[in-house]
Amino acid sequence: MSVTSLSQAVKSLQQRLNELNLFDVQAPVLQLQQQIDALPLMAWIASQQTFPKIYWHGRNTDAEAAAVGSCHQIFFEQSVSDEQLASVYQQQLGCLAEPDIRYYGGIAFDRRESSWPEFGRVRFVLPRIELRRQDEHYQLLLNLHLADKDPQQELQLAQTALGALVPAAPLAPPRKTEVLARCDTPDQQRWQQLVSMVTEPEFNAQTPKVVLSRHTQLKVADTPDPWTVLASWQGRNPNSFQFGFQFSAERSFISCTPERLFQRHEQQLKTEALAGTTVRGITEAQDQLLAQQLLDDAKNSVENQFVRSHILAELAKLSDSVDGDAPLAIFKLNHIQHLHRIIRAKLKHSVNDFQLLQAMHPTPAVGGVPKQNALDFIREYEGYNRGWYAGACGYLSRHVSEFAVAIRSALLEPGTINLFAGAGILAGSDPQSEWQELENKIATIMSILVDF
Ligand SMILES: C=C(O[C@H]1C=CC=C(C(=O)O)[C@@H]1O)C(=O)O
Ligand SMILES: [Mg+2]
Repeated sequence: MSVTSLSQAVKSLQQRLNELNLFDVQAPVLQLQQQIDALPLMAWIASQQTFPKIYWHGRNTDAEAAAVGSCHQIFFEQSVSDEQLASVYQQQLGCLAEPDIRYYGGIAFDRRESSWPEFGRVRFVLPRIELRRQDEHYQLLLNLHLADKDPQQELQLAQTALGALVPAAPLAPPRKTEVLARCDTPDQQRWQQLVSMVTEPEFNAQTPKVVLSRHTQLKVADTPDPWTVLASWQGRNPNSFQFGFQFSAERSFISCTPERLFQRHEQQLKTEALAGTTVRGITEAQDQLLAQQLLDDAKNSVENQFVRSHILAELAKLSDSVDGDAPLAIFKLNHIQHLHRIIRAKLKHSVNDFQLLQAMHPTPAVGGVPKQNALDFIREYEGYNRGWYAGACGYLSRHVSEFAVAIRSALLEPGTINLFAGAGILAGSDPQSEWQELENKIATIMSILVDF
């Protein structure tokens, strides 16, 4: 297929739509593709005026995607049972005949609690238009969802969406934001109490780990453009996942998270235990020393081990084989470093992505041990709704799916920036150092947003 500019590719897709005889199309979802010249995807998504706008960049891959509009959605604003989700998922899987058709979206941290407006408890989008890059190859994709729809109307909507695309304007350079007020929930005093409750021996004997988190609300004079912020964040932590979801002009959720929930290629699964944290050193020698201290530290090793054991136990039920014996390693970020251990599995043939999400999420890197006890504690005492923070965000397709744990994330709203950070609390946790760990976890985004 020949490579053309985006505007020529749009014209050629419009032409193909005009010539399409929908009576010949049997598939419930039709995807048209066109190779295109290189263009900056983040700048392109920032320029678009159609919602939803979605950006996804996997960790350590030279692949990214930017999507606008939607032709079908799986959206549960209010409560949704696992059975409902499983049945909707099966139904949609039937529609995804072509291996490249992807639904992008996320699941809130706790599907039993109310979530943010527009995001809901579960929201997945089959985009109308997608740009994808794999290394230096770029593609424009157009989806038509024909199941249960008037095909002519769907065709018209696709034409309109193509016509509404806007050329990419360069991203504005990042500006510092003036913070008018900051409010932490829980505040430091309440945090001390919560940490004491979790580390209290009787409670701890039943619930050895709870990942407590904090919502930091910054009141700002001007809300920055989410895509400009995400581009800067990407520059600071290129070895993380980077993604953004914007369902309307008002509200956007962006994340630059190091943590993989899972990546599935057919039946091959890659996941990991990422938990246990220290800061980066100023000098190379100091940085190495801190890394070694983290590897040797009993509390941080146990913190990571809880995550590993949970993942191994869950995967054992869904897999033909599981390999969790990779050595404990260090994962370095801009301001902090983590303990990290890769886990691989070969899934049983009958296992689907929804079952994986149900089994794996939330891992004890964001929830705790046992899962239900930790979730009960968080619901009762944390004092705010996590929404999509610490949820699972990514994409689903027939052959490949990938999900990240939505930590190191921010929800941008008019006049407000919401930041989130959590820390694994277990026997031996010191409230003051865990509070400092929260500060360290938001240090990168703070240094982008404000004079720091
Ligand atoms: C819950 C978060 O981090 C988790 C992931 C890595 C290390 C963690 C820790 O050391 O406490 C947390 O489990 C967060 O950043 O909001
Ligand atoms: Mg920790």
